[in-house]
Amino acid sequence: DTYSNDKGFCVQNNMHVEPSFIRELCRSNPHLEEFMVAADILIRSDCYLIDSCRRVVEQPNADEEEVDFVVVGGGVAGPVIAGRLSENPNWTVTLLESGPEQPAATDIPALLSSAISTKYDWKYSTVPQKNACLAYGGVCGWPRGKVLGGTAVLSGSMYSRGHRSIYDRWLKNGNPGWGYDDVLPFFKMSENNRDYGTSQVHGTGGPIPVQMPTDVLPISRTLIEAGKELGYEHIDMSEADPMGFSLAQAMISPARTRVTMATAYLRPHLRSRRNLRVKINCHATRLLVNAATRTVYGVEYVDRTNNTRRLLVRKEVILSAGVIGSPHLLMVSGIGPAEDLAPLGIRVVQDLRVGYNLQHHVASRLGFRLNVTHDRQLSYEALGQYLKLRAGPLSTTGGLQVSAFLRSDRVGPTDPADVQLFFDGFAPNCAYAQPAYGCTAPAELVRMNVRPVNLMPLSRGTIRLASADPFVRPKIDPNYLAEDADVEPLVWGLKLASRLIHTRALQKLGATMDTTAAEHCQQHTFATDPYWRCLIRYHTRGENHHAGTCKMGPASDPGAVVDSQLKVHNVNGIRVVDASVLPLQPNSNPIAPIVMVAEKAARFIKDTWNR
Ligand SMILES: Cc1cc2nc3c(=O)[nH]c(=O)nc-3n(C[C@H](O)[C@H](O)[C@H](O)COP(=O)(O)OP(=O)(O)OC[C@H]3O[C@@H](n4cnc5c(N)ncnc54)[C@H](O)[C@@H]3O)c2cc1C
Repeated sequence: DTYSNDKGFCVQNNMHVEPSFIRELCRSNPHLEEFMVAADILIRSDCYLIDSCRRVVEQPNADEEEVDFVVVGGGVAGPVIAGRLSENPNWTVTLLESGPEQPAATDIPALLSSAISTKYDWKYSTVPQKNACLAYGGVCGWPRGKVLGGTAVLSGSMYSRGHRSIYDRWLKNGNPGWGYDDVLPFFKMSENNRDYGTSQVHGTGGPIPVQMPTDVLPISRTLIEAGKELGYEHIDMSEADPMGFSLAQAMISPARTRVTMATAYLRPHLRSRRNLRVKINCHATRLLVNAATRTVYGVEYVDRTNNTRRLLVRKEVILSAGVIGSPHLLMVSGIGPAEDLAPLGIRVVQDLRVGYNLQHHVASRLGFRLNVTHDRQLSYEALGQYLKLRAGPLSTTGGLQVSAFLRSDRVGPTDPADVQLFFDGFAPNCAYAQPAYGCTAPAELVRMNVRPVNLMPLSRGTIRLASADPFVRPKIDPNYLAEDADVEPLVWGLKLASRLIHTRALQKLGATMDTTAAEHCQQHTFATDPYWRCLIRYHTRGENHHAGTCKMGPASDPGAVVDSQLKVHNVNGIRVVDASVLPLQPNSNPIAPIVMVAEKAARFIKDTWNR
């Protein structure tokens, strides 16, 4: 009965929660649905996971309201900003998020990417690419979170920061206050590191728990050992020059639940701070701009009831809608490239290169099998183990427990690592990355992937408007592999992956490389450079690390959209704070750098309005 109730079947403390998340996640696996429905009911009975007192409760929206600050986007950056600004009880802060509350099941480590391709995902795709994604007609998918917690809800929760020289380049390119020594304190203040304590690079006083896996899988130890055989040491991924293999630090609590920035920065204060309000299912459609004074004075949005409302600001709007959402909103509001906006009938408020400088880590993969039976099934037993003991298959992120930062033969000995390795497999997960992940028959042998990622691509893409209608998606053109040089670190990475599979450590587990030639590449001899290049261009994978579409830079930089205080050039009342402002993407997973940027932005805003 409860399951058939589409209004949601778990109401605790007057809280109305979303209809079954799990039902969505296993839509493509109908045979699993029965199990997953039961799982959902059990998960919702876990008070720690459902955390009903700290969830957003929807309240009616007025046609027009006025607050001090509006933050658009409840992903990674938005909650940090809203959380920090609302520390001042005299300031009213409202955060608008297009998507719903985060489903409780996504807190479970093994279900980390389960919301991909569900209603919690914007499910973007690229325009056809000339040089990549060729096996899919040139079109690659771009999962992005449409949910409180944003894309981090779909993420691997891995924590890394990148090489110090990337930040020093931000500084050198005209962004005072953004060199490595300047940004390090802001990394530290957000972190509660449980492995290293307070140290030169780590902090323990922040709201984000960061730690290496506590229940290390045997395969993870084997991968670290394999890395050692190839000459790579075990490292702390947050070092200033990360180089080697690591049990990856992740944003996972000691209670073995994943932590998004909504969990870390918003939920603890939702009931206690009367000046903080979070509006979910509210999609910002336009900035309200006084064109004469070039001043943003609010945001127009459409709420769940499909009514258009206005939120006016006394101080500032902070745009944290992500690498697609932020440039999109600026452009439909008249802030962007005049040559694109004018033909669409949009009045140009300020001509800026919004939507350019798009950077995206690009990847490939090599499959292998282990002579080990898959024991990480989604089962009632596994669920019980997790809910009761926070142990078992659901308590870990599987192969994502390990990552590596490496220098290919294309870079010098002191350059930043240009290749990162990820490992898929050993996680029970039925939505994404099939068939590498679980949902296999119990007797099947474990299959894994090594995924090399090019961390320093030279190609740059664009996000451009397709229409003045804010509900029409912009055109996403990552321009993958347009520069031939972007292919070579991946060729190196695939060769290294092949060497890794042949190490003694992995051979002890009977590792065998998948030598079935990929479709479209059969004309090349397997494992030769031409074969790898073909694989990379045909079976391209985006690594979901996007940046740069509202580039930070000085007014003298023709590509800059925001200044070093993250204020939009020549427009008052608005800052952009998210992955889109990164002028050069760090060679790392992006969440930690984005949090750092948001912490710094909160400081700028406080300094401005406390004067
Ligand atoms: C599969 C996958 C795995 C990943 N793994 C990792 C990892 O392990 N570690 C890591 O560091 N990073 C990882 N990432 C990347 C990371 O999640 C993103 O880089 C990060 O979430 C970007 O943060 P953001 O705040 O810029 O944008 P987002 O997190 O995308 O947040 C933007 C928010 O704005 C909302 N929004 C957009 N438009 C509007 C609008 N008009 N009105 C209101 N709200 C709006 C969106 O719904 C969203 O909630 C992964 C990403 C994916 C997809």
